[in-house]
Amino acid sequence: MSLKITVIGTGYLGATHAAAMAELGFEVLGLDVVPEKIEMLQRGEVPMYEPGLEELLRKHVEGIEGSTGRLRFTMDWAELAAFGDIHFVCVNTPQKHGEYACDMSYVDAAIASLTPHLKGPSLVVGKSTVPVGSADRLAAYLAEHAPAGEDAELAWNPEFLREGFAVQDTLHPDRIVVGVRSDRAEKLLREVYATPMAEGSPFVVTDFPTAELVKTSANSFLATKISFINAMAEVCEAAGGDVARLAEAIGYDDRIGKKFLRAGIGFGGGCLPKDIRAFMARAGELGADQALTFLREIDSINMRRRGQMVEMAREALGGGSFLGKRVAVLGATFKPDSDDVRDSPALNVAGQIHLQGGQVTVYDPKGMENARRLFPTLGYAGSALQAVRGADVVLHLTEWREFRDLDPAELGREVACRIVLDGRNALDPELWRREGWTYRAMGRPTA
Ligand SMILES: NC(=O)C1=CN([C@@H]2O[C@H](COP(=O)(O)OP(=O)(O)OC[C@H]3O[C@@H](n4cnc5c(N)ncnc54)[C@H](O)[C@@H]3O)[C@@H](O)[C@H]2O)C=CC1
Ligand SMILES: O=C(O)[C@H]1O[C@H](OP(=O)(O)OP(=O)(O)OC[C@H]2O[C@@H](n3ccc(=O)[nH]c3=O)[C@H](O)[C@@H]2O)[C@H](O)[C@@H](O)[C@@H]1O
Repeated sequence: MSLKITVIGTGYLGATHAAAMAELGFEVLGLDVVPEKIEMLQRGEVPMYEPGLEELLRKHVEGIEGSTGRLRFTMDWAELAAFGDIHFVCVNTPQKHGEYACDMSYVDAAIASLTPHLKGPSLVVGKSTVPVGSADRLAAYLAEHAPAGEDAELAWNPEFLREGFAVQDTLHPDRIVVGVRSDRAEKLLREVYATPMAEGSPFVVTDFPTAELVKTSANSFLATKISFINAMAEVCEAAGGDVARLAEAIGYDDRIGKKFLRAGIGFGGGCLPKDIRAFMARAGELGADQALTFLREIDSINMRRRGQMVEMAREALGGGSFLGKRVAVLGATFKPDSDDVRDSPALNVAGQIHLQGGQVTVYDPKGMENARRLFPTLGYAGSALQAVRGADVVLHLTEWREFRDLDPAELGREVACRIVLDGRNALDPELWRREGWTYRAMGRPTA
């Protein structure tokens, strides 16, 4: 008989994981503590924007015409525990207020809600990104409190999906990593991931601490690559070099590679920034803080980029104050193809300029609702063309395809000044310059 799977926490990670598990052929029950999310998902609507997810969801959610009916949602913990053989924990692990450390309260609450209902054999699988040592602690909690005793077991299976590619990354992962303590747990997880494994995804079996560390070290490595190229951009600016050509040239070396070397206003989102900080905090608790002091520099190079973008805008406007200046901001999300504005560099830059008296108008293809909620005092427009109307400077801060496809001649007729600052090194400088724009990007010559 096929395994039954539950997914606890149906946000960016959990909603995707639930739909993907149904796609792999399992019966799936998802749970969240936010009733509106559960109601939407049960109607086949995704509470956020993630390409391809709504289609996948509608293909499987029970009650939708033509669906397989393999996926449904609940808020009832007893129903969830009774339904599933395997319970994936996908709740949020944000940065604690005022500290670097990870806030584990959501994971702890989810495990505490689930545990009393675990009356038969079951496997609880953590997918959230957690500080190393959490799995040991949670396994001890389960052993002590689950009515099924040792028949309720824990495993750790970190997730590596990228927003914007979440469906593809979940169904065809680069690798699957599992931290397990028994052959039974390994066997069950091999069964869950049999399809991606058959298609070539490597399956790495390890202990709890290594599984947890693979996740935080992978995100630290990615953050390091981005801050490395942004540091090179700073040097290029000082020396008159071109960071885009530099990245291309070093990237031809296979050992370095071309990916994650796009200089600009740096990394944001709900993961990289908080994960490197939580990693530093945890290393400190373990007495290994010296090992990760470099991450402090990675973080500060990254945060500096936002201020540098603000200064670049000030300079482009002739120096001095932003008062009375109209600034158009193209992009609000932390990356394209997502509606996620958590720790978005684009909104941070927009917010800084607004606080300094600039009249800021933001447009984003999918992030407007979330941006408005977070920064209600910024100005917003319904299109790129509207956003740039009367602008003294245009800031390109999230590299949506829609912005790369803009016609600089058409935009040129709307603005007060043809100045575009490319915070993502993603527009074609020649195209804009041809239409009489002053094009500037971070770490590149002014031409
Ligand atoms: N967003 C991403 O691209 C990725 C996220 N991760 C990790 O996955 C975890 C979740 O991240 P996101 O999905 O982005 O967060 P999210 O905030 O979008 O989703 C978390 C969900 O958990 C629910 N929740 C909170 N407490 C709960 C509880 N006690 N019981 C049941 N549900 C509860 C929330 O209502 C929310 O819907 C984090 O640890 C994150 O670091 C890992 C890889 C990729
Ligand atoms: O743990 C997580 O949640 C996820 O975090 C990142 O995924 P994600 O946050 O979706 O986005 P990325 O594509 O990694 O981009 C992160 C940030 O870095 C920026 N970035 C990326 C690449 C680059 O070359 N330059 C650059 O500034 C992006 O604009 C964005 O703000 C990782 O790539 C995923 O593997 C991981 O699972």
